[in-house]
Amino acid sequence: MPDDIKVKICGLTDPADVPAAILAGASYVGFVFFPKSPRNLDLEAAAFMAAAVPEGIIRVALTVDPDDALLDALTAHVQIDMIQLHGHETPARVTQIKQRTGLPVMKAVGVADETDLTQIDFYEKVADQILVDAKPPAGADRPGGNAMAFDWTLLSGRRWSKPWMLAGGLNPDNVADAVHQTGARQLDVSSGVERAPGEKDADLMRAFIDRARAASED
Ligand SMILES: O=C(O)c1ccccc1N[C@@H]1O[C@H](COP(=O)(O)O)[C@@H](O)[C@H]1O
Repeated sequence: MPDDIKVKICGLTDPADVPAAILAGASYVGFVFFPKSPRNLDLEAAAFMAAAVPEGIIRVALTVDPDDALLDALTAHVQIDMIQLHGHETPARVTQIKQRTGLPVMKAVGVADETDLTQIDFYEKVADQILVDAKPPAGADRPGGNAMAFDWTLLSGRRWSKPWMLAGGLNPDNVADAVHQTGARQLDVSSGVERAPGEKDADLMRAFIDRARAASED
């Protein structure tokens, strides 16, 4: 279905996660390149897993303020279709990264209150997609993947010129509310479909996507 809700399952760490995510109905799969994350992958593991992803499913490389060496290594060794930027990349750096890699870029924007949404106005001019995530708590080890949601009512009535995904603390129990409150047509989940940090759970992935689809049809 062309306007079916799309789900990104992020932070796959085990080769068995790939078929499990696909069978569950994922449209995107994410591989994390951030050493402080329990989902971090080396290039070899990521290349192996990315090669097993069927055509039509978008393989996303999640990076945080990547330098050119990492970008070059990623594009040389791993079959990826999109770069996710989850750090403090400026709009100018987003443009450079698009040009250097030749890949579409999804820029994450952290939201805690209404003022944070103004960032999206800058990034929607340069990024291909926007990822609207919870702003990490001060002192957090990582800028995302913290199982933390934000106030979804901040998004009500908001429209942007680029496709966007909702992220942050989503799980099978709250995904229906998230879809109803925000109208999101794309969702990104990591912690909420894990049995332990960095360990995806096939039943949780399936429950998440089934409930997201059901909610989008209400
Ligand atoms: O998942 C990680 O470890 C991670 C590390 C660094 C930056 C982002 C990360 N994850 C992304 O964060 C959001 C929300 O995740 P969660 O569902 O709340 O766990 C999502 O976009 C992940 O891709």
